Amino acid sequence: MKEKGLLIVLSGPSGVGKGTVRKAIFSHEDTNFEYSISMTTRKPREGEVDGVDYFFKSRDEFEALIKQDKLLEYAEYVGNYYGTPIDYVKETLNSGKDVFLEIEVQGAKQVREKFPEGLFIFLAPPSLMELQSRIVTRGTESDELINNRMKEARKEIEMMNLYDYVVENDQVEAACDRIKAIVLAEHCKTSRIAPRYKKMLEVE
Ligand SMILES: Nc1nc2c(ncn2[C@@H]2O[C@H](COP(=O)(O)OP(=O)(O)O)[C@@H](O)[C@H]2O)c(=O)[nH]1
Ligand SMILES: Nc1ncnc2c1ncn2[C@@H]1O[C@H](COP(=O)(O)OP(=O)(O)O)[C@@H](O)[C@H]1O
Repeated sequence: MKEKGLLIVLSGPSGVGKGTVRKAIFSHEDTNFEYSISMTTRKPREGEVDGVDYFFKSRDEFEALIKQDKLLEYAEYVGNYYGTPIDYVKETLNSGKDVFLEIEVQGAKQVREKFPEGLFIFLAPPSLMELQSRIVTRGTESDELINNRMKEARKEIEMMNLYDYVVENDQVEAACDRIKAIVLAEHCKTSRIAPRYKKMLEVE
């Protein structure tokens, strides 16, 4: 039977740099994870593309997906729904590829219940002041939304002990390297040959 891929979950408070770190990791040539694109009822931000950044859905559409059990997990976060399509995750893992989810804490808890063998990594800010400054600098949120996100962030940071590893996002590339090292170690721990080395063996 084909060996299943590893489910990698990256969470952390809004503004810590999850999206930035995720995009940096996926820009590396030696990255072999598949990114699971989430569904959301949030409106697209400028430059965001449907089917690339998210699958943008209406509330009715999203609630229908919940009823049809099409989501591995979902959560309501600052007034919008966010969720992970279950079929894509299962099919990709079954095909032997690693799947990478970038989701918030409530969703990660649900994934932990369904996939206890997953690898759960929490991305932490160097400080709360730095976190707020990153959200403000990004310039995508109103003052009210920033305050809501900072309140949420405190609660989320308290939940970091539910994760297998905490990675501090001080420098983007350093955070990427730590995450990749953790994934490689997990492959060894679970007696898998990491995709990067499988490829090497196929080629040489
Ligand atoms: N539970 C869950 N959270 C998600 C999912 N997709 C994204 N999120 C999280 O929802 C939160 C808000 O995302 P977004 O509105 O894109 O803002 P930003 O990531 O803070 O810039 C972030 O913590 C995301 O990681 C998902 O499928 N499920
Ligand atoms: N290591 C870092 N140092 C400084 N700024 C960062 C770092 N990582 C991300 N940022 C900046 O912080 C802001 C929030 O990052 P983003 O990836 O949107 O966070 P999240 O997806 O966690 O909400 C962006 O303006 C981004 O450029």
